[in-house]
Formats: sequence, structure tokens, C-alpha cells
Amino acid sequence: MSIQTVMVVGAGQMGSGIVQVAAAAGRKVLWHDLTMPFIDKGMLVIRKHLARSVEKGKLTVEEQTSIIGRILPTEDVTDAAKVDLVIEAISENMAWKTNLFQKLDRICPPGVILATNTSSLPITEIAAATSRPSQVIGMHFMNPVPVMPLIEVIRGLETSQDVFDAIFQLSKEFGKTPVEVQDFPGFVSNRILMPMINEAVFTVYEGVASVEAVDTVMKLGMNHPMGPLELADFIGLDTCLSIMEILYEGFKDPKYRPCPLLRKYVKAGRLGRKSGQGFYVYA
Ligand SMILES: CC(=O)CC(=O)SCCNC(=O)CCNC(=O)[C@H](O)C(C)(C)COP(=O)(O)OP(=O)(O)OC[C@H]1O[C@@H](n2cnc3c(N)ncnc32)[C@H](O)[C@@H]1OP(=O)(O)O
Ligand SMILES: NC(=O)C1=CN([C@@H]2O[C@H](COP(=O)(O)OP(=O)(O)OC[C@H]3O[C@@H](n4cnc5c(N)ncnc54)[C@H](OP(=O)(O)O)[C@@H]3O)[C@@H](O)[C@H]2O)C=CC1
Repeated sequence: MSIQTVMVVGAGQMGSGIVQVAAAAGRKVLWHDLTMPFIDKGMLVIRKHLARSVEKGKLTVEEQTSIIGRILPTEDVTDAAKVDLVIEAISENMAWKTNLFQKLDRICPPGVILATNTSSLPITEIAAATSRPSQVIGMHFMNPVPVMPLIEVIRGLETSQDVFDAIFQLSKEFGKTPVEVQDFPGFVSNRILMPMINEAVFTVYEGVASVEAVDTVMKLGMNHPMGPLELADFIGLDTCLSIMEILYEGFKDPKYRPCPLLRKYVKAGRLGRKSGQGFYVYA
């Protein structure tokens, strides 16, 4: 199964990273979001990162130009009919994702693989919304995509071996290390990471320590590159809350209850770096 053309849906922080990595790996990438200004914003981010790589001598100007040339923005989702693989990276919301997968299922010819970058939603449930559950798979990149070497490759209940092998191989061609994971809430990464972040929020909520103090403890005491609250802001507090809700709902275990402070911040629109304020304020 050769994958040469890819559509990425969603021009947020994950979508732009996935587009950059796929284009750098020589794939032609159609990039779709609901409106062109979102894609334009994402293109600026990619151009900035590539320009930095050129400045540092990690990329030639010719390579930079050809990577940009392989990225084709489109407002028309029916362009998905032209690709071998669609990677969905829209917001972490099951209704929006199943709606999109139903649409993609109608648009794409048989044989096109539909992958989701969901952080925690059940792949099997997303697959069941389509008429091709054997061709639906989880391809979970880490943030920031161009830097982090891992991709969790998640098998839905019906994912075929051919599709699994093709995505595992493609992940390697993207320069990443794929790890096989079964379809359970939060997979491996967020089942372990997100309760730690949630516990850090509880630590602030209960007045044990300040935001800065919690992050300093984890950075200097545990050698984490970012403190858990800084990382929560980086991921997006809306995404963190959605993941905690999915763990709580999926396991029905109170240990996964989201901290009320996390919920409060999301309700207030404090989503972290992307909205300008979360646990920290960004310029
Ligand atoms: C929620 C989920 O479902 C799953 C997830 O993704 S969970 C989140 C997983 N990610 C993490 O845990 C990230 C933790 N943080 C880190 O690893 C580091 O802080 C970091 C890599 C983000 C930044 O590292 P740093 O050393 O502090 O910064 P900096 O020196 O500026 O950057 C290091 C490199 O990363 C690049 N970089 C940093 N941020 C970047 C971004 N957003 N996009 C692309 N490249 C980026 C820099 O250009 C630099 O590249 P070079 O080595 O080629 O010069
Ligand atoms: N943030 C992280 O660290 C990680 C996130 N993920 C997962 O990746 C996915 C995206 O997350 P992230 O990039 O952070 O989110 P963002 O909020 O940064 O971006 C989501 C983008 O998707 C767009 N969008 C929403 N609905 C549609 C649709 N129907 N069609 C096309 N575009 C749409 C949004 O547009 P609009 O603003 O108009 O709604 C927005 O541009 C989520 O499933 C998340 O769980 C996975 C790994 C890490």
C-alpha cells in the first residue's frame, strides 16, 4: 500500500505540524480547514519553522522551497477524493469527528485510509461511523510534531493488518518511531500523562503550591523539560479537559475526575498558549 498523497484536515497546532512533517517526507499534502485564514495562519507557522531550520543550516533554501511547494491549501473537503490517506486533526470532539468521517467516507474512493490524530477518543467508535471500519486507524502525533519522535499507532477493533502495516511504515518514513497501541481510553500516552497534569491542577486548586512552584518542582526535581502546567497550556486546556472527560467516562473511575479549576479555566476561555492565557499569560 503506497501512500504518496495525503490530506490533513485541521489547521491548528497539530495540523500544521503534521503537514510540515508529511511534506518534508516528500508527500504531496492537501491541507483543509473550514476557512482559508486558518490555513494561512498555519502556513505562516510552517514558514517560520522552516526558515529557522535554514538559518541553522539544517535545511537548504532549495529544500525549504520544495517542502512549501508540496503543500496545497484547500477550502474544499471534496478534494479528499484525490488522496491515498486523510489525517484528521480537528478539535477533540466526538460529534465533530464522526460527522467529518462520515463526510470523508462518502467522498473518498474505496481503499483510501482515514486516520485520526485524536488524543483519546475511541478509534473503534469513529470507525463505526463509516462504511470502512477496517480502513480507519489512530495516528497519534505528539506536540510539537516536527520535534517529538513518537507516533502512537492505534488499532481500532476492525483495523486491517494491511492498513496497520501501511501507517506503521509511513510513520517511519516521516522520521518518527511508531509504537503499536490498542484502542482503550487515552491510549498509553494520555492515560499516563493527563492524570499527572490533572493532579498538578488539583495541587494548585487545593492551595498546596503556586503554579510556578508546581512547575519548578517537576522541572528541577524530575527533569521534565516543561512543568505540567506549562505543558497543559502548551497542549491546550480545552484538549486536556476533553481527554480527562474521556478517561473518566471510559473507565468510570473517580481517579480520572477533571479538576474543577481546569473546567473553570476552559469555561472562561483561558485555553492556554493558543488563546493568550491559561495558567500563565502569553504576550
Ligand atoms: C496531548 C497529546 O495528545 C499528546 C502530546 O503531544 S503531549 C505533549 C508532548 N510534548 C511534550 O511533552 C513537550 C515537552 N517539552 C519539550 O520537549 C521542550 O520544551 C520543547 C521541545 C517543546 C522545546 O524545547 P526547548 O529546548 O525548551 O526549546 P528550544 O531550544 O527553543 O527548541 C528545541 C528545538 O525544538 C524546536 N521547536 C521548539 N518548539 C517548536 C514548535 N512548536 N514547533 C516546531 N519546532 C519547535 C526548536 O526550533 C529547536 O530546534 P533545533 O534543535 O533544530 O534548534
Ligand atoms: N494539542 C496537543 O498537544 C495535541 C492534540 N492532539 C489532538 O489533535 C487534534 C487537534 O488538536 P489541536 O491542533 O491542538 O487543536 P486546535 O484547537 O489548535 O486546532 C483544531 C483546528 O481544527 C479546526 N476544525 C474544527 N472542526 C473542523 C472541521 N469540521 N473541519 C475542518 N477543520 C476543523 C479548528 O477550526 P476552528 O477554530 O474554526 O474550530 C482548528 O483550526 C485534537 O483531536 C487533539 O486532541 C493530539 C496530540 C497532541
